[in-house]
This record gives sequence, structure tokens and C-alpha cells, in this order.
Amino acid sequence: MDIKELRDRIDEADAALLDAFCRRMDVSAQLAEYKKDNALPIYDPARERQKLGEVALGTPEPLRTHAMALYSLLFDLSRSYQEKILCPDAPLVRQITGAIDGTPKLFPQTPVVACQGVEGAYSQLACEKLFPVPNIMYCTTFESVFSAIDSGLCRYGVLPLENSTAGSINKIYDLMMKYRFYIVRSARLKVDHNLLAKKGTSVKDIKEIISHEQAINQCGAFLKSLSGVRITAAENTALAAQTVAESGRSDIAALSSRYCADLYGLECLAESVQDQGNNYTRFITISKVLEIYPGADKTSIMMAVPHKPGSLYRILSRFYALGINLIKLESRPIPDRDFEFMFYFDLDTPVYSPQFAELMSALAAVCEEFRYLGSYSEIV
Ligand SMILES: O=C(O)C(=O)C[C@]1(C(=O)O)C=C[C@@H](O)C=C1
Repeated sequence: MDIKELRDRIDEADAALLDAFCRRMDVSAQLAEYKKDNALPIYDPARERQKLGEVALGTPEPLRTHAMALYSLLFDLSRSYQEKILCPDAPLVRQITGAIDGTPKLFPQTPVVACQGVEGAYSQLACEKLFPVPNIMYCTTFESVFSAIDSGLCRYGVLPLENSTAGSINKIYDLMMKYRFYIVRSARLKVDHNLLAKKGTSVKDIKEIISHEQAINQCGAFLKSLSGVRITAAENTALAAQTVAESGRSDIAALSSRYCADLYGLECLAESVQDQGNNYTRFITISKVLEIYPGADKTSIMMAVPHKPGSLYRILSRFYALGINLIKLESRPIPDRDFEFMFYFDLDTPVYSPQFAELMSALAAVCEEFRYLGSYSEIV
């Protein structure tokens, strides 16, 4: 048999499948109306289990798992179709539409912004990338940034979320579980670590290098190339530069930004010493109020899914069914719950698209715990 004949047979099978699929979804819509009239929940796990059992029995062995995967997807599509019929205007979708209409068109120019660190820290550079003229309030910890927003002390907070070399900043993800906030903008900042020391120092004199743990990790190869040097962790890279400047020693150096060299009158002994030339950190701007500025094409959400096989797959299949691209997936253990995880998703979808509205109403209905973290644009 040639390829043309085989493809004709596939087309024939597909026509029957498509017809059966449309009929099945049509009945699903009728079931949605029945459930509404009789106050029944959309999801009926016992019925789905029974159907899967029948599918397993009715399918020859080599195709059994494939058929079961197909039916799991069919149930998902069927349920999301029913949700669309029963709750076309979910409260979350109304809240998002309200925020789009109610947010000013211009991003704030001179607000009070909280960030962790001191003058010269990468967070300060991020604040300046995110706002034209930020009025920066420095906090000692990431948590104090969250609480400054929560208490209304500052309107915005800027926090690092992930680094292209070192990965996610788990502490921030964990704090996200504890505080209520929305992301209103993000930015990618190129992070260049430089070896800074007092003027007149040469690399061979250096006996100690101080910096933030993340920066030390990102400069592993360079640090290995220096022998007999003690590595000391500092609270942040700016503080490391300040310590060197105030040390009165000519055998100590810091890994820090170019900005800090100027700020603390230090000399740059070696430039861009990080392992990966393209070292970026992604920062987010958070606010207590949901604001959606024009051009929002990214959305972050977090959710706890039931602790059973296929739960995450069910969520992912919804993204797939609606053609929504997932750009990041992170998971963190939920405190006090045995091996249960909170999942964080970054989605690449304009907040104005109908698929997005459909996804938001569907997810809010299927997850154990679901939080919409905001829609925003990213400055690169
Ligand atoms: O049987 C139902 O109650 C349906 O709504 C149909 C259906 C299905 O698509 O087969 C969809 C959702 C339920 O969880 C169970 C089954």
C-alpha cells in the first residue's frame, strides 16, 4: 500500500473521530445544563474512573495506555466545555477586566519603591530600570519588602525572582505563599560581576574575596583559577564593595557591580568574571492592588493541585487545549504538608485574549487552591 492510500484511510478514521468528538461534546453540553438544574458538580470522578476501566478493558494491550491518555484528555476537554457553559463570566475574569479598565495608561513615574539591599545593589539598578525616577526605600530582607507592600508603607516592591545561571530564588517563591500581592511589571537585568579592590591593588596580592553567595556561585571558574584565596559570604554585593572600601586592607577584593566601583571609589581588577557571559536576573515589581498596565502579555499564577497521579497533567492539558504557551514552571514544598507542592506558572499570553479569560475561569474552578498573581509586561 502506498502513502496516499494509507493517508486516505487515516482521513476516513479522522472523519469518524471528529464526528464522534462533536457529538460527545454536544452531549457534554446537555449534561452541563442537567447539572445546573440539579445542582450537581461538573467533576464526577467515580463516573470517569468507571469509564476509564471500560476503556482499558475494551482496548487491545499495545494501545491500552494510549487510549487511557486520550480519554483523560477527553474528560478534561469535556469538563472545561461544561465550565464555559456554566460560568461564562467567572468572578476572577470580572476582576481582571475591571483592573484593565481601572488602571491608568501610564506606568507610575516616581513612586516609593521598596527593595532589599543597599545603595549600589543589583536591586537598585532593577528599580531604575523598572521606574523612570523611583524613590527607593531599602529593606534588610526580602520579607520586609513583602511586608512593606502588605502594610501599605510602600506602593511597590522590587524583588529578584530568578537568575539565568543560578536558577530560581527559592526564598522569594516561598514568601509568595505567605503574602497577598500582584505582579505589575518585570525586568531582565544583565548582571556583570567584577573584581573590585582598593586602588593600587593587584590580583596577585588578593588573599580574600567577599561577595553575596549567588555571585560567588556564578563566578566559580574564576575563583578556582586563583589559588590560596579565602572566599567570604556577604549579605549583598554592594555591602561587599563597601566592606572592601572601608577595610583599609590591600589584600581583599569584592565581586560586585561596576556601579559599586564608582560608588565606593574602588578599582576594577577584572571585568565580567561570571561563568556565563550572559548572566541575567529577572526582577518583579509587586503591588498590593491589582493593576494591569497596557501591553500586559505575561501572566503568573500559582496553584496547589491534588496529590494524585495525573493532577499536573490535567492542568497542563488545559494550556495545551487553549494554545497557551507556558514559559516557566516552578514548584515549592508547601510548609506543614507532607510532600505537597505549590506550582508556579508563567504564561505567555495577552491578557486581552478570549483564551486567557477561558483559562482563568476554568483553572479557578478545578484547583484546590488557585491564585492569580497578575498580568504584566517585561522590560528586556
Ligand atoms: O458523566 C458526566 O457527568 C459528564 O459530565 C460527562 C463526563 C465525560 O466527559 O465523560 C464529564 C465530566 C465528568 O467528570 C464525568 C464525565
